[in-house]
Amino acid sequence: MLGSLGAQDFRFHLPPLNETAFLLDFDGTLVDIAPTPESVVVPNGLLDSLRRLREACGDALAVVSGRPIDQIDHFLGDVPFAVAGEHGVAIRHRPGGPIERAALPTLPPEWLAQARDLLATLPGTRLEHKEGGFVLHYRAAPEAAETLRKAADEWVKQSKGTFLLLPAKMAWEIRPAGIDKGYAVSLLMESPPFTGRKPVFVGDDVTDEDAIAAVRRMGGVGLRIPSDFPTPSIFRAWLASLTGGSR
Ligand SMILES: O=P(O)(O)OC[C@H]1O[C@H](O[C@H]2O[C@H](CO)[C@@H](O)[C@H](O)[C@H]2O)[C@H](O)[C@@H](O)[C@@H]1O
Repeated sequence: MLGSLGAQDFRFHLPPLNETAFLLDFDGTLVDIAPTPESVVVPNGLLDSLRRLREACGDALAVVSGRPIDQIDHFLGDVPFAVAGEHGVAIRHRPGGPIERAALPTLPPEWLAQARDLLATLPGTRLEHKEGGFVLHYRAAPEAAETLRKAADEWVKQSKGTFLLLPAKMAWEIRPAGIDKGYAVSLLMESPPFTGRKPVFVGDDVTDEDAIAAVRRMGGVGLRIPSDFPTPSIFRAWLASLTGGSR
């Protein structure tokens, strides 16, 4: 619920919905952060409000996530028109369409082996292997953060700029350089139904800043939780209010 805040408090000078493209982050934005990646809950009403939004904006609704596309499909089904996964490593421009994959540098297999060995000594940490890199999660073991950061920093330094280390929420992510959410948003905006519309991106994390910068360069609106919306719940209520719905 918006609580004491009304939808009018969050107008952000958006153009009419039929001239707007919405590009939305998933974790910490559309859904609340949860203890583990698989335990996130899609709140009641979210899918309906996204469906209404997609209809109102002529299908120009994309989810741009750090997760692989199949995970977004698992949580949101066919509700978004387009999905960018792994920060743009994989992009599906339309429902049922092919997944376009960026050319990736080879992830040194010894990094993964060393990461597995290290995490085995740090109870509560976990490894998430992605197509282009991997994530070291420490939400259940915050005391391991610095040990993991140092190890990841060493691996990334060896790659001489081919891979980057990014701080995520209670996690460190190793990703190929040059592929980020800004790249994903720019590619999505090149195809119908996104082209020619004003992009609105909303995210909550350091990795969303590339997308926020990209949409602003395109004359669009980049918004962030918590500076623009205090919580994902308030963001969802605002989203629902755009099409006159309530949660
Ligand atoms: O780009 P996003 O859609 O925001 O995805 C970012 C990362 O989200 C997931 O990890 C984060 O959310 C988990 C569930 O709330 C949480 O348990 C974890 O601590 C967070 O780091 C996902 O696992 C990553 O692959 C995404 O990159």
